Amino acid sequence: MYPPVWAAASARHSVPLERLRLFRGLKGQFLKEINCMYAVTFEHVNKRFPGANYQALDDVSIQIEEGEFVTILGSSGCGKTTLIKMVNRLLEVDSGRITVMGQDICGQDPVSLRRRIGYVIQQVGLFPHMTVEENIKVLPRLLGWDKEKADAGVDEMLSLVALDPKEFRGRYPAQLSGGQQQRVGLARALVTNPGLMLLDEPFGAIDAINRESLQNELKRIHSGSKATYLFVTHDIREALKLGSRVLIMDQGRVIQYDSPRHILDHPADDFVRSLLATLQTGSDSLVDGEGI
Ligand SMILES: Nc1ncnc2c1ncn2[C@@H]1O[C@H](COP(=O)(O)OP(=O)(O)OP(=O)(O)O)[C@@H](O)[C@H]1O
Repeated sequence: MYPPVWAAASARHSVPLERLRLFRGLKGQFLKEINCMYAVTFEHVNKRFPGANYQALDDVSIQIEEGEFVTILGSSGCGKTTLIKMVNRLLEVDSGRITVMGQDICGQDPVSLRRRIGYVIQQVGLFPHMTVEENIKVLPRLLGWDKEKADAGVDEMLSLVALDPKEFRGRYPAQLSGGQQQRVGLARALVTNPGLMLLDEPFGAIDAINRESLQNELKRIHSGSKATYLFVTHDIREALKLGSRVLIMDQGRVIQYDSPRHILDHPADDFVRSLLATLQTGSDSLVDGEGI
């Protein structure tokens, strides 16, 4: 039995309390729906390039939750680049639908869509006649940032990618190593703090030592943000090490989309098993955050 004063209070508030519970239930449901919002979805997406007798993408349907680091893995020509170039509309779907943050991208202006999505490629694509600072400021300028904010952004991003701003701000791309150029490419893509980053084999041309340190930097940067990353790679060790989820493709189709641990423990088919067979040893340490 409640003490009399509590019982009286409970009786007095019985109707409002019920309403409160109902409101809390609805609020919980609402929050759950917001939390489950997908950063990117593909719904039955198809793509065949003109003249080709095969599908570059064949009925691709996946849902990518906000904050995931998705690594996209598969043999050469399986459609990895095509898949991510469709997200920022560098390529258009033949049929199907892609949404970014809940919005169908086909109704959106491609230029403003691209300005909201970070894009990093293997060739880096820094402007050779611009300094590091000017390269990083390209998008902030287009977005109309004032000088103070853009200067602060340059310094913050260079520090984030482990380059000393004082030393590197004024250098030209030709005065940087391949690894340093890739770091500047990352800084340039990250400066506007995009909620979605597309990275197409960004470390493909970098030697093993620099590659490992860049992987570690990127993992750290991602874990300090709420952004969603889609990262294309040929390298299964890189895919398992970086991905919170790994998307495995073959001949334009999605074969498996799962956590690295689940892929290691439950490969979907012989193709995935054959990819895993290329790993020598130590695959467990990859997915437990112990590095390669
Ligand atoms: N612009 C294009 N015109 C015609 N065919 C294309 C074009 N772009 C890609 N393809 C073809 O579509 C298929 C998928 O290409 P995609 O670049 O997406 O593969 P990928 O998995 O990224 O390959 P890689 O790992 O070698 O970069 C390939 O067979 C490729 O030859």
